[in-house]
Amino acid sequence: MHSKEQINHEEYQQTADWLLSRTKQRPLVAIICGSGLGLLADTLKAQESFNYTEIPGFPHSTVQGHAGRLVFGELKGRSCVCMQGRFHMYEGHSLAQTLIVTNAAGSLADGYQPGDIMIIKDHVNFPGLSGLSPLTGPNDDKLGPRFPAMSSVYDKGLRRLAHALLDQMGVASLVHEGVYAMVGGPNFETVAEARLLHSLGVDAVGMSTTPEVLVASHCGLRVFGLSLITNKVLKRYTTTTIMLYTSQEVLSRS
Ligand SMILES: O=P(O)(O)O[C@H]1O[C@H](CO)[C@@H](O)[C@H]1O
Ligand SMILES: Nc1nc2[nH]cnc2c(=O)[nH]1
Repeated sequence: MHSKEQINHEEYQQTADWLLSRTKQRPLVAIICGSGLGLLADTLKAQESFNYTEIPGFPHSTVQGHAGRLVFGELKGRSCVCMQGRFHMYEGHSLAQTLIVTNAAGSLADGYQPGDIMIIKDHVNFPGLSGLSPLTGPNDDKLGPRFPAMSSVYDKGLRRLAHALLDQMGVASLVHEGVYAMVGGPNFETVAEARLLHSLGVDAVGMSTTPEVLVASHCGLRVFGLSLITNKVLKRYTTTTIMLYTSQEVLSRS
């Protein structure tokens, strides 16, 4: 597994050169597919794919439901690259102008139901608040500033466009816009943690996304994010019914 704390500019370049020499595709959009959501990549036209294990300097996927492939291809006539498998902090760890990130998440907001979609408006990066940030370490000024602003990370225009498109598709009643929080995982939340997150204004919680978003935002990419609500996080102690959601359930719902 690739778990170096700091990857330098030359190493990024080596990975980029390897990919550039193996595909003629030059995507303007990158999509990170969350748990069980990698099927999107299979729908790309004119596919060219590379296993993470064959790409020099690239981390490897270790989680069930993450195939570990970088898939280039066309989506509705647009050249894209999909990551079929992302990297989580709990695993030990752009060519594009826009980063689209998706995840499976549990809901805290009262009106959300499993199967709903949350357009991410903002995030709480709990690992970052406790000093675990992908931007830690010497800053490479070629990529972005030492102290990047984070007050408008999720592009407003793309959020508006998503609402309009989802409206046109007739699914507006399933769509919310809210705040995603990343926790370290891999355990799901206790009831007390769920209540705390809810009281802090968090609408959905997961164990990913914010590190990629921070890196993308740091280097000036436009960011758009969607959470698929796979379960409600329990906010009440219950003795009558034991309600459990498992990672398997999250995968099958996503
Ligand atoms: O964030 P993604 O990878 O979509 O997956 C979510 O689902 C997994 C838990 O079932 C965790 O990895 C959580 O982060
Ligand atoms: N932390 C966390 N991650 C999830 N990913 C999918 N559902 C959940 C959840 O309820 N909690």
